Amino acid sequence: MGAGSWGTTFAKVVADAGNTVTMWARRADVAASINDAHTNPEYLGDIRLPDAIRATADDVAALAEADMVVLAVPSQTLRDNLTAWAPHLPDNSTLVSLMKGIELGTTKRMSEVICEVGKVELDRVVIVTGPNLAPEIAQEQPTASVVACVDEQRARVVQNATTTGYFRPYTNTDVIGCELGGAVKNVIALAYGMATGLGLGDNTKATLITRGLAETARLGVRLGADPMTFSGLAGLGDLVATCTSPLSRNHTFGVQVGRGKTLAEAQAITKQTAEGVKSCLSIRDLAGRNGVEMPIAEQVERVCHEGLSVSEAIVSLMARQTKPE
Ligand SMILES: NC(=O)C1=CN([C@@H]2O[C@H](COP(=O)(O)OP(=O)(O)OC[C@H]3O[C@@H](n4cnc5c(N)ncnc54)[C@H](O)[C@@H]3O)[C@@H](O)[C@H]2O)C=CC1
Ligand SMILES: O=C(CO)COP(=O)(O)O
Repeated sequence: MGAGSWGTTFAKVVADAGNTVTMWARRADVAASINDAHTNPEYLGDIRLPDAIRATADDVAALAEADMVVLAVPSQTLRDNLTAWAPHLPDNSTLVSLMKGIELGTTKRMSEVICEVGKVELDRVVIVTGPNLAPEIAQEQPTASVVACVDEQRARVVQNATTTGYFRPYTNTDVIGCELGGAVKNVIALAYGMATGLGLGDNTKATLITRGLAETARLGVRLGADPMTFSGLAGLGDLVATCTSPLSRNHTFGVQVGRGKTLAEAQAITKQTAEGVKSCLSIRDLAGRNGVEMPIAEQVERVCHEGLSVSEAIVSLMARQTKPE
């Protein structure tokens, strides 16, 4: 459900793993291109999609008889989209979330929104996360990933349904940690991009990755996550890939802001969804409600939404009280 960059790429993974896939595309012309030319040029250039993928702009038809419903829309649109889809979710289907964000206002993780709006128990929800930049996977470059579910058996089913020669998913039962790792790394990647755009070097960038991971884990542990998750693919793995890659929309957005572009200009250059720009607001709220300090995320929020310059944000971070690591 969603024919953007990752939705389309993940459809290819699932089809290459031997399954039949029906994609829902919001626009009829995108569905037509997938059916007729086996391409989604706006998102994946001339990558050829497997014949086992069909597409439709009819959401009810796409959902009919699905064993696995994969949700791949921008995080902040999940609630509205799923409200329309909920009555049509097949009984006992597995709901797979590809999304990496925290809902504005409610501060809910995507699995929480899915359970609430889809009226399903958490053991039917599987999170896919990890160092998974869609353009590389679409080219079948090898990567590992994580499929997380409180029900390990269901995670294994999704693992089997997504394993290919280029995509290697590991199971995990720490849904909270996996979701937080995916959502917060987008915000840290904005900070890393800003430092890059400003021309700063590797010490600064390594500091952002390391201290960014520390504040992600601090929030996660407070919310009940397993601290080990943050040193795995859903934590460090995704953080490194997203921070350092020019293919990342969050990295790209941050670079533009670091070069002095306005938010609107940075969005125009980035084109697709940079989830961290909105999630920095909800992550700040979530951290505040739980009494957790997240200094880097806080400065990203101030740069993106309160008019602070990147240089001023760095001065604030460096002026913080010194402390043990
Ligand atoms: N692109 C990537 O490399 C990866 C993305 N993700 C996550 O997957 C989720 C989806 O990302 P992408 O597919 O990359 O996003 P995208 O921006 O490329 O595509 C989003 C899709 O959602 C559809 N959509 C449905 N309702 C919408 C609405 N109300 N407003 C805007 N678009 C709407 C769009 O038509 C589009 O097909 C995000 O949470 C992202 O963080 C996770 C891993 C990798
Ligand atoms: O989540 C991603 C890689 O794992 C994709 O990152 P971006 O959304 O920044 O492109």
